[in-house]
Amino acid sequence: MGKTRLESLSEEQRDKLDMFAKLLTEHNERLNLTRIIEPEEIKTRHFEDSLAPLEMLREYQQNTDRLPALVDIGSGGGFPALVLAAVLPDWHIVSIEATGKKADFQQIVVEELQLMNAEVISDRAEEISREPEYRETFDFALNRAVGTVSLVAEITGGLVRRGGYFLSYKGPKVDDELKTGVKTLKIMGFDAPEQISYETSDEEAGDLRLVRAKKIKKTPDKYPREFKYIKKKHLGM
Ligand SMILES: C[S@@+](CC[C@H](N)C(=O)[O-])C[C@H]1O[C@@H](n2cnc3c(N)ncnc32)[C@H](O)[C@@H]1O
Repeated sequence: MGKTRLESLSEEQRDKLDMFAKLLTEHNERLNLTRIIEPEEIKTRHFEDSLAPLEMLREYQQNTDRLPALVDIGSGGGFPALVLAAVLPDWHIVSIEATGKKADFQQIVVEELQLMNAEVISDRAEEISREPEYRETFDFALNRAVGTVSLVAEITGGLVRRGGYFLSYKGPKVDDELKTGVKTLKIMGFDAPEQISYETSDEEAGDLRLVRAKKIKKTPDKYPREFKYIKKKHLGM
C-alpha cells in the first residue's frame, strides 16, 4: 500500500490527532466513549477510518468557490467529525451528538486542539434537521455506526443542500440495507447511491465501503418525521 492517509498529514495535523488520542484515553474510563483503546487501533480504526473520504472532500472543495460545510450526526467521541475538522481547516464542520456527556467531551477536544472550524451541537439530528438555520445548508452529511441507511437518510437528508452529498461509512451488510435505503434516499431528494470501497492499514477491518448519494431535489418539508415514527416504520418500507 502507498502512503496511509495519516502519513500524508502535516506534522501539526498529526500532533493534533496525538492530542485527541490522549484525551480519548484519559476520558474513556469515565465516559465509556469507545471500546477501541489500543493506541494502534485508535490510529487505524478511528483516525484513518474517519479520514476515508478525505480525497473526495478535498476534490469537492477545489470545485466550489464557497467555504464548504459538513455535518456529522451521532458522532460519539468525535468520529469522524473532529478528525476531519483537524485536517480540513477550511471546512465548517458541525458535529451533532444526542448524548450530552459525549458532546461535552467533544467540546473539550475542540478547545484543546483549537479547532476553530468545528461546532458541537448536543441534540438529536432529526430536531436540528427541521431548524431553518441548518435546513438544506450542508455540502456533506456524514454518519458512521449510527443506523441503517434508511434511518440516517431520513434523519440527515433535509440537512443537505442541492448538489451536496449523503455519505455513510458502511461494511458488507449495506447491500441488504440498501434494499429499503435506496427508496428512502429517493424520497428525501437523492439520486441513486454509489458504493466506494476503501481500505485502512488495519488488515482485519474487512470490507469497508462509503455509500454516497447526491442530492438532486429539495427534501419535502414533512421529513424527517418524529423519531418514534421513523423507528416504527422506516421510510421506503
Ligand atoms: C455507535 S455510536 C457511533 C459514534 C461515532 N460515529 C463512531 O463511529 O465512533 C452512535 C452514536 O450516535 C448517537 N445518536 C444516535 N441517534 C442519534 C440522533 N438521532 N441524533 C444524534 N445522535 C444520535 C448516539 O448517542 C451514539 O453516541
